[in-house]
Amino acid sequence: MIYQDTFGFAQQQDEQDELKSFRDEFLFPQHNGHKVIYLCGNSLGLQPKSAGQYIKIQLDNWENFAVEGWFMGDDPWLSYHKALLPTLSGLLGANDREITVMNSLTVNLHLLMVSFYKPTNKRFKILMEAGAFPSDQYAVESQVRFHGFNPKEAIIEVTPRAGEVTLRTADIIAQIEDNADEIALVLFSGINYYTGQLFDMESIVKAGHKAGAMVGLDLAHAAGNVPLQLHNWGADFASWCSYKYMNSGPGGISGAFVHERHFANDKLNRFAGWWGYRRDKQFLMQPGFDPELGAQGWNVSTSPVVLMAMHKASLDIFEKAGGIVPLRKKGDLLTGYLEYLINNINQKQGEEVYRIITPKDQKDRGSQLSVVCKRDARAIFDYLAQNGIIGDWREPDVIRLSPVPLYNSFTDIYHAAEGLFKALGATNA
Ligand SMILES: Cc1ncc(COP(=O)(O)O)c(C=O)c1O
Ligand SMILES: Nc1c(O)cccc1C(=O)C[C@H](N)C(=O)O
Repeated sequence: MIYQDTFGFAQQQDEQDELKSFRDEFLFPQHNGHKVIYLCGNSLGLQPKSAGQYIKIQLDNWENFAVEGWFMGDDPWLSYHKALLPTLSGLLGANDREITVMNSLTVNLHLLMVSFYKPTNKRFKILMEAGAFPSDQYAVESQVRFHGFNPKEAIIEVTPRAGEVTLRTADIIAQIEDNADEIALVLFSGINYYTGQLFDMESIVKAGHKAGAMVGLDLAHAAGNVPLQLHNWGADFASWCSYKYMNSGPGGISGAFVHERHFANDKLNRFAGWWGYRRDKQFLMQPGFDPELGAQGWNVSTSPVVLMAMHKASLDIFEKAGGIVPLRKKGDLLTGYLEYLINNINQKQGEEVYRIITPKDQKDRGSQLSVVCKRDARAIFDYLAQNGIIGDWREPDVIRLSPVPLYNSFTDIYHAAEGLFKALGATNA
């Protein structure tokens, strides 16, 4: 698309946008009587208007059926999760059996590492990206220690080249190959939370497997944001959260993927609970864990129905919107427009006051742009917030802005860029 730096252009794009009606399906915080410019779906997606109704139905079932709600009503709680799987598996590129909904992301990473990180004295290392989200770092360190290894020796972090911020696929692969005999697990994010870089997951999985390692993916910033093909790429496992691009509420239910090639492997460790038991025999209460076939065999505890209801409210919107492909198309246009307007500001200023560290190439990013503010970064962020433009702040000087195709418009992006421009004058940056 050829972008233009005028409000009229943004309005015209909104009029032509085939997905424009979905904006009305979400609730926006207000600022001076108007919707805020919300560019923070990379942290917490907006609430679907329907979420309250979806929850209310389950509260009514609880009121009317009480314990029998597990078996009665239009959507008995025992099988409620099944209604989520078709849309989720489409977003993740998996078959329904490879997907389950459970717990929160970090908990799931631990449960999956119990199964897929099986270090030996020779092959005990975990390779991950440097600067992964801290929770992933803590999880990996504690897993390594749990097995009696020293994180300093067992964790290999792939770092950007000197003077670069993002990683080159060739460097990731080279580091996997260089340590091929010692790596037990490659654990990479799909999109790095800080830079917004979308990794070449297919190549990473291939290289990890060639080295004889398991490969797991943290899709916190990728799920519901970019198209994924977990099954075809052959990832061993993955997890994600539903509260970012999947708009399923703060602390919303997470999910896990296990590739079907592992279903028949009864040698995998797993931390079991009755919610992972064979569904047809769960209530026979027999001794001896007999897992449900597929990813659901990794469930441990009773599924939180209210969280699943919030998840369903949002997934139904994805379904109506036609899934991830049209959404990514609009997401790319919005993100490209924001990039264009920020570059225009820099041009007008005669210097790069806002440095975008997210890759320029669409294939290497999703909806997030991470912007380093060269001067008065915190004051600029505060100015934006005071003027109803919501991104988020990451130390020491990064503002993350995420145009989400389901609810953001081109005029949102125009106003955000206008805010970035005015902030320079207001803060004397
Ligand atoms: C990449 C990544 N991993 C882990 C987490 C933590 O997830 P949770 O608090 O749901 O375990 C987040 C976000 O908070 C994240 O972005
Ligand atoms: N999960 C979060 C939370 O419980 C509180 C505040 C923020 C979050 C986030 O999701 C942060 C997010 N993962 C990030 O990329 O920074």
